[in-house]
Amino acid sequence: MIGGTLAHMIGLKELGDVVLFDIADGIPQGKGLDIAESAPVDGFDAKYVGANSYEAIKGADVCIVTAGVPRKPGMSRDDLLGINLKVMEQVGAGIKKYAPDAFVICITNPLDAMVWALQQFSGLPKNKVCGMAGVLDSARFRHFLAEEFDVSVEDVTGFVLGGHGDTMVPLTRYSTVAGIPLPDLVKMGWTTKEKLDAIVQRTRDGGAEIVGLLKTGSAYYAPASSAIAMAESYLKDKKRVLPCAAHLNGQYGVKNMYVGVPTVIGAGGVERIIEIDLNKTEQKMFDKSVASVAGLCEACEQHRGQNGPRHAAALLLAGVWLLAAGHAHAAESVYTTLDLDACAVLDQDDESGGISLQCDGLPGHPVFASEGDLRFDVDYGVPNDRWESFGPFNSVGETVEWRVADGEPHAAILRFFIDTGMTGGPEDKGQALVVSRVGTEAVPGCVVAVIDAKVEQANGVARGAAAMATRFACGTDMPAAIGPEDSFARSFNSIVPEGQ
Ligand SMILES: NC(=O)C1=CN([C@@H]2O[C@H](COP(=O)(O)OP(=O)(O)OC[C@H]3O[C@@H](n4cnc5c(N)ncnc54)[C@H](O)[C@@H]3O)[C@@H](O)[C@H]2O)C=CC1
Ligand SMILES: CC(=O)C(=O)O
Repeated sequence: MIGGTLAHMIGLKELGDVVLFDIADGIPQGKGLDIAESAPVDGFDAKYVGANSYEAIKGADVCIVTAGVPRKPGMSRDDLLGINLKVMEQVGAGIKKYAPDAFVICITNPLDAMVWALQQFSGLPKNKVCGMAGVLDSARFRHFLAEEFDVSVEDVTGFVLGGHGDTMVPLTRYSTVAGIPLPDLVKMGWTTKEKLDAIVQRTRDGGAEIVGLLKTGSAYYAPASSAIAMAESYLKDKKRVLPCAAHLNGQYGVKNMYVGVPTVIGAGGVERIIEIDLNKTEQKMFDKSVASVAGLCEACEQHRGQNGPRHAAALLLAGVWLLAAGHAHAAESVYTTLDLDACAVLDQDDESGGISLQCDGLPGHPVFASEGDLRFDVDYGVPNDRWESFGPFNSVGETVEWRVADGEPHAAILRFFIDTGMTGGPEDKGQALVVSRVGTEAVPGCVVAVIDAKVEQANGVARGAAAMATRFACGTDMPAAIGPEDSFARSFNSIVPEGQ
């Protein structure tokens, strides 16, 4: 869908000749011929070639990658990631062989992970490979704002950071109408904070809204216009300031990942990454989004591990990590069993039934589990003074996943089972992955994030959050709750009980 729209727009804008490549025989040829036949009417000159062989893209200046599969009924997003990862492998190899000097714009979803994989597979310079999402997400934000204010879209700017997904970060402070920031417009009575919040959420859900309406596919006009703006800035060396999924190498505290940030696109590709100041709330939203992208990259690693040789997985993920406490380490998982019956009892209150246990974990890093009022609080390494658990009754799983870098565990992930309803039946059980920073005597740990197990790629998202653990200031930062608005993940409490 989107590939045909892109090819048509390139002609209308006379940006160059077009090769449409697809594995499906006849589709690129048919689309190309159809568009070429529109040229006399619209008055543009461009050559169109439809091809099923990568050789046809030889010497291309720009490659816009839309190859892949959109989600179909019965297919999970995980399936989509696995399938499209293989597609990126083929496309990356084709570009590497025939168009190694091209500027590559990836559109295929899940975007932030696919652009990263495409760069890995193609081996092209990181500033010559980027992903289209921010221009689209900002355009949606601008459209909704222009409607709210009843002004021209031309006078509205929108600023959206982060991954292309539910956790994207539309920044109201940096979005304006003719230079007037949105918070000022609230003060001026143009809108209300509640309405702005609703627009921010609608922007986050923008892709899903279109899928819900179309039912048979995803958006293509606005995504195509967005990718064309990026291609045009490159081809004409316009040096436009455009948000895109760009390779970060320390900027925004993120290393070796593709995340949506403002960039300058010119003849050199992504020539600059613009770093803006984020306040605490914005930084937290951005960190959460980065964790979600890291989770998707982790999921890619799992797929590569399952479907390809192990050393390929290592190569693929070799560079994905976050800058944690000034050190960049690739982490791996080590699993231990949590057997509550085998733990040593540290304290027991017969009246309330409360109990504190010390259980086996990794050498030198025990697990501390406390149960009170049918709710669990689990600490790692050393016990901390916080009570951290869900509002409803809950229990814990039997496997602790430790995230370990350079032999030292920095985070642990444990599945919780939560009573979400009143019947007490299995339908009332919710599951969440609770990610904790492993404590030391010097720096006690705490819960960093709570991920509703229903969240797409929940295990990967948890590992992404774990990668952030050492940047999490226990006692100051509050754990991120990742899940739907009505998720029990939001009932998680992290408090210091009175008297401590
Ligand atoms: N980043 C963004 O904002 C957006 C991303 N997308 C994503 O773009 C992708 C394409 O979307 P649509 O065009 O609507 O899907 P589509 O199904 O209409 O087109 C995808 C095309 O890819 C081809 N294809 C599949 N495997 C291939 C391979 N190995 N090599 C070459 N071609 C291959 C298919 O034959 C098909 O023609 C999807 O992953 C979608 O989620 C779409 C819109 C916006
Ligand atoms: C498909 C997609 O990613 C979007 O419309 O945002």
